[in-house]
Amino acid sequence: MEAATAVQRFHYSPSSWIDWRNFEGKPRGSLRYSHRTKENKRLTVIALSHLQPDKRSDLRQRSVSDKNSSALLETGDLLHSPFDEELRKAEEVKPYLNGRSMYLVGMMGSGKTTVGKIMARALGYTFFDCDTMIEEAMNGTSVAEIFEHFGESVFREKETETLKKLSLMYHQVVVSTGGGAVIRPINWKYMHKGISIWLDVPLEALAQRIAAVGTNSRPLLHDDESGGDPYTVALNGLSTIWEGRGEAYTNASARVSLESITSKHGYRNVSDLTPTEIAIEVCLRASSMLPIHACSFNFVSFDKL
Ligand SMILES: Nc1ncnc2c1ncn2[C@@H]1O[C@H](COP(=O)(O)OP(=O)(O)OP(=O)(O)O)[C@@H](O)[C@H]1O
Ligand SMILES: O=C(O)C1=C[C@@H](O)[C@@H](O)[C@H](O)C1
Repeated sequence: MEAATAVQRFHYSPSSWIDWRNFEGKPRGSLRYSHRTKENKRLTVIALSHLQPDKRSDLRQRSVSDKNSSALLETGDLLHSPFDEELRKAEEVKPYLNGRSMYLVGMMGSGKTTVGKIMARALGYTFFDCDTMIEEAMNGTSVAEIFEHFGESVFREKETETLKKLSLMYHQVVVSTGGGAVIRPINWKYMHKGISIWLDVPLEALAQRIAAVGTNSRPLLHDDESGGDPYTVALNGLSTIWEGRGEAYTNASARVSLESITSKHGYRNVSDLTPTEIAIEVCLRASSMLPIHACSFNFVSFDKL
């Protein structure tokens, strides 16, 4: 039998990880993985965009390897793993969303990008990161450089333009918005074209995440000259930002509190939650807000329910 058409079981140990150098990458969407089996037959696997190589190896490792099991790989098909099984809970809400886009809002570091990619995968939606779109529109200038060379107001203009474009031109998208997208009322006009979900993460957990990767890419946390440790610097900066805009996040159609999910799962700390668990909760929360009758209309106005 042709190996290319055979369904094969691929065993990985909990500690192993597919070597990403074997992937011929596209910037977004699927990746094609080629691998020679012991029998020297070629096995080709399509992996989803969430499994793109990026610097978050800790999360990748956890997502796929934390359940000790085998993965069924089928040529030309999706990668089926225990991770996908878990995601089916999120996938089931898709019919109820009726193609509505999802806008994730939340403080910087709240996981909008990480969780948004997983949601997009589960729903078969396209994922967009607002900050990245702005950088691309500015010929690759980073957010930090835009703030430095052009000022925050130029960045905010671009942010509004980007949200406008996303809301008017696309549906079935998951958008990771910038942490400050909530401060301009006009942005809500665009985000309320879809379902906006606020990822509410305690500031201490945010400070831990941000301290772990540094504040270089986060211009609003740069100015601290106290000489404190990275966690304290991040926490102080986040607290100041929160005072100015905490209220604005409540404009979102729904709030997903990581503290609530933590206790629902019987965990002790917010940091025990996996991004997948959070993504599932966001999808369930979004669909639970939809009145049943609204599901029979395509793209009914979805201003705050
Ligand atoms: N559930 C989680 N548990 C632990 N770390 C996480 C989790 N979600 C995200 N992170 C980590 O937190 C950091 C910020 O995540 P991410 O970039 O997804 O946040 P964001 O909300 O998109 O941030 P920003 O608004 O600054 O773009 C990353 O280093 C990411 O790996
Ligand atoms: O919280 C904020 O205001 C920001 C968050 C980031 O996502 C970027 O949009 C930018 O650094 C501003």
